[in-house]
Amino acid sequence: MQQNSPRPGIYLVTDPPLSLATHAPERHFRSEAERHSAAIDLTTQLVETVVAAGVSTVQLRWKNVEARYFYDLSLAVSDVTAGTADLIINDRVDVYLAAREAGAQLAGVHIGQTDLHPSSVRKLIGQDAQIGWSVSQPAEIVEANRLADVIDSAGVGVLRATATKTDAPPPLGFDGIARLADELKVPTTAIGGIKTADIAHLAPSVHNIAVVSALVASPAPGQEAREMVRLFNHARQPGETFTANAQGA
Ligand SMILES: Cc1ncc(COP(=O)(O)OP(=O)(O)O)c(N)n1
Ligand SMILES: Cc1ncsc1CCOP(=O)(O)O
Ligand SMILES: [Mg+2]
Repeated sequence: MQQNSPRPGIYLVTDPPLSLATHAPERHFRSEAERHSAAIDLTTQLVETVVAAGVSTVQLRWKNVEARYFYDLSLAVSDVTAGTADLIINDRVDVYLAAREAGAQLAGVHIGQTDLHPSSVRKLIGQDAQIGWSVSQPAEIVEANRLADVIDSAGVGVLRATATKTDAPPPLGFDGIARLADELKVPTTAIGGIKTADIAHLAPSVHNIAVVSALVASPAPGQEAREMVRLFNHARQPGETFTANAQGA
């Protein structure tokens, strides 16, 4: 198995347009550059807040944006996660490589079934970076287990349908996620439609739990994140605590 262990705990996946829609719905922008710059600032503030509350992994996900803005976001967020939480880049291996070259502290990438294949990505990013791979059905579990020497974790979902990703695979429910996690040889990240009230139920069966809207669209993301981390830790073995840069196990 790959040796780049993902941190257990609560995992934020960003959505800069949703941050803007939530926190600056009325704001007028004179240009796309100005809109993107505001989205980067809001996302960086959100990451700082939730990492201070104990979120241990952050994935930068910004669909359909020009590479330059994604790169700028990576450098800005790296400044607030460095040495504290793992920072992962979604989809864009080119952005990962460029930001890493520029000094960003990045833990790795997350790729899906239609992104570059994990074996190609491993050759590009080297042995010391994490690769997370999305899986949602039995044939993909078989392939993920065959690639257990290449990938470091599997993103398994969705728990329930979500407006954040309308092209997501059919919902698996709690039992479906637990069954796939059990069959996987690599640590599982649960994702898709997950709310704070689901954390206690999911935590015993997976390695970490990823959320987008539950934190990005929350009016009080710090409090929400703190509660998620508390529920996650409570549901795990006594003595284990999983927060940013304070793994108890
Ligand atoms: C942790 C985690 N799991 C799954 C996904 C979904 O990835 P993918 O299937 O490539 O879809 P997009 O996120 O690219 O729309 C994820 N991002 N993170
Ligand atoms: C990126 C991603 N991959 C599968 S579902 C999803 C979005 C999850 O968003 P939310 O936590 O708001 O349901
Ligand atoms: Mg993808």
